[in-house]
Amino acid sequence: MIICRDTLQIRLGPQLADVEEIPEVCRNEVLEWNQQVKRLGSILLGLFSEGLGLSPGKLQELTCVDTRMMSGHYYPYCPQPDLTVGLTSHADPGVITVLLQNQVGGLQVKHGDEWVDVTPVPGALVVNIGDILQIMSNDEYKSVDHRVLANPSQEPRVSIAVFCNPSNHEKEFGPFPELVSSDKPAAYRQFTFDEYMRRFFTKGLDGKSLINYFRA
Ligand SMILES: O=C(O)CCC(=O)C(=O)O
Ligand SMILES: [Fe+2]
Repeated sequence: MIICRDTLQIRLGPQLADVEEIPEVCRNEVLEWNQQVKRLGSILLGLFSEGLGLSPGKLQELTCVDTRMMSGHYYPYCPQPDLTVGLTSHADPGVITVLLQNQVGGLQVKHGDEWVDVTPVPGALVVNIGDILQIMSNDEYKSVDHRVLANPSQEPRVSIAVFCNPSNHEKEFGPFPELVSSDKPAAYRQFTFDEYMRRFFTKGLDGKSLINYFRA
């Protein structure tokens, strides 16, 4: 299947990609956005930690906003949108994703058996919970399957996703012990982030299947 999309990937953290390799046309904007996402990501992780009844610094101490990868997606006009997609169905693997989209639309999330449009709201960001946050939360938070339809409009769709992940790859991740009890046993085993990402890159994008490898 031909996918109607171009993607520019840039590593933002823990070490920024070589600045010379960031296209000059968007270099300053990427550097500024990195600062803003880092700040917002820290605030969000504080809230997500508190929502689990943990100390506000918990997710951040686990380096959860330190590795940041940016994907700048460009979905051009597609003359036969019903024959292809922009981005196939998947759940983001990481902790959280901060997503900025222009006004064109096409992003959908799966709710039960239905695909629901995530209509762009000017000035609003979409924040996805990723699989590893679902695992750490022992299923209190849920990652969501999403996809992007091929773009039928003459105007290109542009979106900027920043994936926030742990930078500590040797540490073991799994459900927080505070969230495990005899009533609610650990739904997942422990694993390192390295093992996790190896699985992600070998399985391809096919919905929420990654998380199943790590079920207890
Ligand atoms: O383009 C979008 O709105 C979604 C992008 C996305 O889901 C991803 O890069 O993981
Ligand atoms: Fe995604």
